[in-house]
Amino acid sequence: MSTRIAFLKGHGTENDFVIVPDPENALDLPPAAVAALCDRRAGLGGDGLLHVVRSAAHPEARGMAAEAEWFMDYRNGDGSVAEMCGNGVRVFARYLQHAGHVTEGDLAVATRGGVKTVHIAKNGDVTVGMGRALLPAGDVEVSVGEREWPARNVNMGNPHAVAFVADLDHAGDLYAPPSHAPAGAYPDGVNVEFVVDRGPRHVAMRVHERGSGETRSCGTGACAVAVATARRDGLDPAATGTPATYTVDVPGGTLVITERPDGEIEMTGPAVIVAEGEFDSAWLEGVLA
Ligand SMILES: N[C@@H](CCC[C@H](N)C(=O)O)C(=O)O
Repeated sequence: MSTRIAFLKGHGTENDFVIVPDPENALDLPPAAVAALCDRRAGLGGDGLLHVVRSAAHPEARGMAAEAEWFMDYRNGDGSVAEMCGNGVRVFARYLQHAGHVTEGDLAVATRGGVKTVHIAKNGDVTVGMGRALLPAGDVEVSVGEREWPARNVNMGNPHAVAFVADLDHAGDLYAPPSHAPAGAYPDGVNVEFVVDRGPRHVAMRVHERGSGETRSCGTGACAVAVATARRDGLDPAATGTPATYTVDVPGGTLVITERPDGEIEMTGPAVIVAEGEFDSAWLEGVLA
């Protein structure tokens, strides 16, 4: 028997998500189902999917239930699992507010990258405490076609390679993932950011996301870019005791990132619920058959 399954559509700087509320974790969402839902022609369409589950109801989040009532079970558009999604967690918080589960102010959200603190401001922007960046040692390089660039390896819970380029167009059409070297640098794949300067503490980026392709924004990517740019500029808040704030333009908008002297990184930007509706479980079963 077919049932109606609720979904919403939301975005943060045009990094867009299918949102599936499922508080008791009753839905089966294998990778193929996620990919079908995120398909832009035959499905609902999104860079990724936010499965909204109570932490106590999800085996990966039970240990965080005392700290955070809700778990962001994030999936990339191809159905793969990622540790963290910075825009996703801001849109996730906006959904919780929209659904009446929380009001503006602070809330904790469980993710595979740990518990994140999110602040829903009165002016509408959503800020997330992203934790600290790790900067693994060792040179990495990314390439697209004939062009190659040295890149900074930054881990924001998920892996990134940040390359400073002369022109964002040099990254090409980004239909295929950029190559990277050495081959073993990212055993689980990598998100690749291309960065140009726009002004003092102001950069612009494009991104090719692991599991989603080129997207119009990536929150963890923007944080990786802010940290890589700060180090390139000779700024290390932990050493100087002074926070470093960068404005990061992405194709879908602007994010503001601050790295504090304790290493904690905060990211602020818009998070929007666009629509809500229902799909028929029979459609999904048909796609998966
Ligand atoms: N768009 C996200 C990142 C999503 C996960 C990424 N594709 C990965 O596989 O690590 C963001 O806003 O951070």
